[in-house]
Amino acid sequence: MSKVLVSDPIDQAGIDILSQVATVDVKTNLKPAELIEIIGEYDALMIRSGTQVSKEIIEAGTQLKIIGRAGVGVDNVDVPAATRQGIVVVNSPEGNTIAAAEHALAMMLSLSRYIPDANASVKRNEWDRKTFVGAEVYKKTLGIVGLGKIGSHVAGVARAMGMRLLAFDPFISTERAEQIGCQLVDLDLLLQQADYITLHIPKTPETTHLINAERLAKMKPNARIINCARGGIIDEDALAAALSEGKIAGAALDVYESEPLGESKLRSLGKEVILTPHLGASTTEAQVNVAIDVAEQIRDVLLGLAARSAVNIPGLNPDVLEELKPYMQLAETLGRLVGQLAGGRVELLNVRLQGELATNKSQPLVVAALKGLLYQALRERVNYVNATIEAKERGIRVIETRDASVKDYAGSLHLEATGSLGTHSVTGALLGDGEIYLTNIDGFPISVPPSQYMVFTLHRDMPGIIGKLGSLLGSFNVNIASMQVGRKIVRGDAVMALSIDDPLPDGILTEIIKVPGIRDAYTVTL
Ligand SMILES: NC(=O)C1=CN([C@@H]2O[C@H](COP(=O)(O)OP(=O)(O)OC[C@H]3O[C@@H](n4cnc5c(N)ncnc54)[C@H](O)[C@@H]3O)[C@@H](O)[C@H]2O)C=CC1
Ligand SMILES: O=C(O)C(=O)COP(=O)(O)O
Repeated sequence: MSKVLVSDPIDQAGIDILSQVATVDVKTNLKPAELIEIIGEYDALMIRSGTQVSKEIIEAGTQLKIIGRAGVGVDNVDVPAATRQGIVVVNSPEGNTIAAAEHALAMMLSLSRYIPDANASVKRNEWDRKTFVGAEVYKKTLGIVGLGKIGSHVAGVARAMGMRLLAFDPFISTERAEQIGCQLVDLDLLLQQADYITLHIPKTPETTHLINAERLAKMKPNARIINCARGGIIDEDALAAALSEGKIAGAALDVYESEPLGESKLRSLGKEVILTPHLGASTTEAQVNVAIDVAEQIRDVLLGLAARSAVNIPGLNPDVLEELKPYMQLAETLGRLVGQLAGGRVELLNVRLQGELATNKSQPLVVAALKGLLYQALRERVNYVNATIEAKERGIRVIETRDASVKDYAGSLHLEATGSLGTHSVTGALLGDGEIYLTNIDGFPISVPPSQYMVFTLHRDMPGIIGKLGSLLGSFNVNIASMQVGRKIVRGDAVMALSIDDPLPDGILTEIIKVPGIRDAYTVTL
């Protein structure tokens, strides 16, 4: 049975799903060294934002197939390291959208009316109505940085409260922004005009310290900023300085450069600052959603199925895969075959998607072909997650072309590999019953189903060759299961495809090449 480690608190609904297929250990608050020590036993790791999944932890996770983040942000996972190791990383892109958006809105209203400090004062037995005179959000301008799922929900609610909406998001269209009721502007204009600014962007190298001293200086003195996205998007020292110098009117933070928040100047500031301990996703509803969403994906991957929301294999979602499933095996088989025919180091792989495969949705077939090509070198270590990166690191260039006009079969796939030993090509298709057929080898038409052990020869089409090869193999006790010759012209060059029952014993290939008329021979294991 598989083993799953849950290293942050997740809802029981997730544990119940995981328990259907795995032994589940819940061990929270592990130190990095403790996690490194035990991670090698586990097939899957389920986390929230509390666990930093570093390269060292990933490298120690030799059995890991999947890391599931029960939430949105995967900035606490070294995704490139996981990808290189063939580990799929999944998240729950929508499970906590509403929770995070509502937290940001709650922060905005709390900042405007000083609710946290007013509440604390009453609890201290005070009755101070002068200190807590606030501001209305109605008719004020809200600047939303990042108009994705959370930002859009914030926009909808803020619009209903009568706010004017500006948004900065270089990756969405003006039309989309307008649909949500936002005017798309550049960041400078947003900073200059907004009364409230709320951040809803991922933490990336580009967004780290996006809000720095210089940008804080562009904000209005009565402006308030809210960060329920990620710590480090705002430079905390610069923010503390801007607040104490009165350059801006307030800030509400849910997330911090380092969590839990340690020594910080922000703690000593007054009612204009609200700090919550990363509570954006902490609602009962969101925790059930994300736990179920991610646990289901871990379960599926452990059962050998595809994940819905893999962040490191875009395009390989189950719906697309279901449609392509029969062709994925074809692509992988052809990749294995052409890789072995090319031998040596492959430098270029041309993948031509033909007939009905000539659509944009067929991109996973290229990944499957690469997986097949790299099998020779990497064996079980190569999978759909790391095939592309492994190919890139080996300097294999991939050219993908599409030709819808090829109509020999409903869909067919042509691979051509060029390496240090020359260029070879194979074409394959699925027949009506879904069986894989090789339809062309190095330009010669054939029609054979691939088998586990095969021999291919390039020879002169002349009488006697087949007999000689048959008796040579017979003399080494090699049993031929099927044989087919493909040629373009009579008595010209031809290829022969033989299926044999067992692997070709060592040394026989050189004997085959000595048969008069045979120019080259290859043995492959598929
Ligand atoms: N405080 C909490 O507990 C929670 C925090 N989050 C954080 O919120 C972030 C946003 O979540 P979603 O809205 O679900 O993600 P999303 O992917 O739907 O939206 C992110 C938006 O940011 C935009 N963006 C990316 N880089 C940008 C840049 N440099 N400048 C401006 N816009 C940029 C993207 O185009 C996209 O529209 C997450 O990455 C996560 O870090 C999410 C859930 C809970
Ligand atoms: O989903 C996210 O990105 C969050 O920040 C939520 O974090 P959490 O799962 O509550 O530790």
